[in-house]
Amino acid sequence: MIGERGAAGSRTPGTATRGETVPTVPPAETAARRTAVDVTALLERGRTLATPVLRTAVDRLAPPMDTVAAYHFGWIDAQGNPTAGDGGKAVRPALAVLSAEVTGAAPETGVPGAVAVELVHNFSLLHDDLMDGDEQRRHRDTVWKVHGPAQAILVGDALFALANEVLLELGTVEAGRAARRLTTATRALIDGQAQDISYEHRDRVSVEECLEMEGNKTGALLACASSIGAVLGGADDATADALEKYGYHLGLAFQAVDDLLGIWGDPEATGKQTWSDLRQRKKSLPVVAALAAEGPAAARLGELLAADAKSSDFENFSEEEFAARARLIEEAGGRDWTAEEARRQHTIAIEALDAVDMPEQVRARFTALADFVVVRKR
Ligand SMILES: CC(C)=CCC/C(C)=C/CC/C(C)=C/COP(=O)(O)OP(=O)(O)O
Repeated sequence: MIGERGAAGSRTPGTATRGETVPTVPPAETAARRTAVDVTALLERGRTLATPVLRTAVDRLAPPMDTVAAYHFGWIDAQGNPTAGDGGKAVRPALAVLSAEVTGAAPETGVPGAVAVELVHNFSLLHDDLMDGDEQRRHRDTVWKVHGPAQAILVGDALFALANEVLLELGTVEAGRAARRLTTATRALIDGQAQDISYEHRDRVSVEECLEMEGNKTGALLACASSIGAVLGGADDATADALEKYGYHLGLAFQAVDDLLGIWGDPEATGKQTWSDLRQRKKSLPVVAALAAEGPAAARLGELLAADAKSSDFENFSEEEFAARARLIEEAGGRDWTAEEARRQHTIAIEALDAVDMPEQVRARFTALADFVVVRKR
């Protein structure tokens, strides 16, 4: 097991103090470790180092998959014209190249890992959009919408294969270790997706089940991103495991914030539809925390969601009907509880760094990336 699980029962949903919805202030207990870090520059460094290698890898795909993938990454528009589109926040490449620096290696050492993780991440997004029927991603129509479901499946599969190719063609012992960790993380990611989808059809999901699912679906790949550069730089297993623990809890914080944005996020910022997770009947953290609470709002929410599951008219629900469900989730305490959970996971992540000997500037950068994940709005 990578991280600390359980203990959810001791943090009873519905009892959180009312506060920020999406946390906007990094938790005070980690403030002392913070020095000025330009997170935008850190994200840009990961993107700049990874993108040329990513593009070369994507160019290997047979037409039309190369073009479809280029559209997904935001390099061209739906007509094939070059764009400076939104290729995502590039959190994983930033973590991967930073983790190489833990070993004293140059950030470039982490680039094949950054590219491999980003390929797996994007494979999962392509398939996820198709499974969820999502029509918008990164402010553009999704690949299945523009190029059809078959291309979304094929390009997703191809990106997954490319990820392993990019690592294994290095031919080193370290690359073999990195590929093994990435493959294990990918299997956890798929497990998490299967759990997530199965929960959509259940009336009740416990907070513990939701956290386990989110640890698989999001924590495992962020754990891999946070350690893969160090593995390529020759880090021992204990160091890689400690960095994985940081990334796993960072992933849980990331997903908690994602769950908040999936209900209350600004579509202009997230690039997704309003109430996107409610439209999918997702049993995300705010929902399961609200359902686990006591009181009239939780009870009414339970009744409504049970009726929705059987409703033949769900697809035609109005904005107001989704807004009413969001209000009940908030009244039952699901919104505040999830924001608090994001802060709690953020703290565990940063404390995990204590087990690793690394330059203080590198530690400050990991801390700053964790802060960014918690306060992000997209
Ligand atoms: C096998 C399968 C289909 C798995 C799907 C798993 C899945 C979709 C997990 C969600 C992970 C997540 C929070 C993505 C957004 O990342 P981000 O906000 O960093 O995205 P960005 O790259 O657009 O910034």
